Amino acid sequence: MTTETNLKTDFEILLQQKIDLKTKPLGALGLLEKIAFQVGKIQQKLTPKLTKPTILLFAGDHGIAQSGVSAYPAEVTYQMVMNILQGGGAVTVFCKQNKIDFKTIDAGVNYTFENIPNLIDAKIGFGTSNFVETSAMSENQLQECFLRSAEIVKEVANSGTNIIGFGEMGIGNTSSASMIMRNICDFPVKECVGRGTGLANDQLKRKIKILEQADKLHGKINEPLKILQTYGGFEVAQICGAMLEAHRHKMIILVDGFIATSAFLIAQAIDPTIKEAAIFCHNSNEIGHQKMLQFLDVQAILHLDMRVGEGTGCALAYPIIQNSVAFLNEMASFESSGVSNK
Ligand SMILES: O=C(O)c1ccc[n+]([C@@H]2O[C@H](COP(=O)([O-])O)[C@@H](O)[C@H]2O)c1
Ligand SMILES: Cc1cc2nc[nH]c2cc1C
Repeated sequence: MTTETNLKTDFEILLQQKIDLKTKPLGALGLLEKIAFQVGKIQQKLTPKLTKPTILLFAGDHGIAQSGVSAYPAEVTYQMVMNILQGGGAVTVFCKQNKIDFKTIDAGVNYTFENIPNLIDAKIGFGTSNFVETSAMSENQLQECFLRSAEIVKEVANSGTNIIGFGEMGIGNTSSASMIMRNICDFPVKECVGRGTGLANDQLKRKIKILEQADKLHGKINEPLKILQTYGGFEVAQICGAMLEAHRHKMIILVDGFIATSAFLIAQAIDPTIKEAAIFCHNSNEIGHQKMLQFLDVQAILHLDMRVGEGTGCALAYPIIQNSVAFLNEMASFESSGVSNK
């Protein structure tokens, strides 16, 4: 949710009136009112509808994982992809609970998946290069990331989805996200780095040192696409391209945790209007996430101390968004109910 106030159009004045005249003290549904307003505004409808909610999970491996920046080994990426495909991941359980369509995409996992019908193949490579030595990917690979994920989102849009969330799986990807944050927000590296999958204090110190080394090698980068190319990963780049494509289809965009928000940081640097379409689903326990949200001047729906990614925040926040739309569409007004409005 954005906290900015802009001049309202005639439609927006009507929409706000509809919210204000529901049978409740003025403003008493809090953030739900902001969500209802945002959804109505995106759809330009006083009676908006959410159709075929979908979460896309993009998976990829990271060269930087070889520098020992994660608490888990890189094989966990492909192992978790297999687990998620079998319905055993946190996000798959939450999607099932909340009746959300779910798809998994191989953006660049370091594994050859064979005969797996449910996995969408958008593989750019077997993991990115290690960004402490070189750029995570080439310019061509970055372009390919955008093309492949845009294609997937186009298909989802054509199938009738108007609300879409993006999750990720990739051992080492909090390092990518931290470096994206460092370059977009211009914070010192150490303020952008956290424990990821659960590093101990000494391991965290080491991770900060390694990322400071990468920062020295590449220097401060101002161009958003160059930041993405330098630090990756393939799944982060595909999410960024997917968000931009979803915005072109006027979808509601659900933003998940630290890594998904780093993809959003690049997307909004490319097209600032995307912020109007974005709902920030939760505030992750990863230390930099709160700062990212503050930088964007947005309010997250849930604060559950989660740090598992996968799009779990999107899946859990979706019912709140459904309820926001439901109150807008179904609650009585003071006039229709005969309740006195002051
Ligand atoms: O979404 C988040 O805020 C989040 C925060 C910390 C970790 N993760 C997940 O953990 C993995 C990355 O952590 P790491 O330590 O390997 O960089 C990756 O698979 C993410 O989905 C996710
Ligand atoms: C087990 C495990 C599950 C995950 N899901 C997303 N990131 C993850 C990282 C690990 C280590």
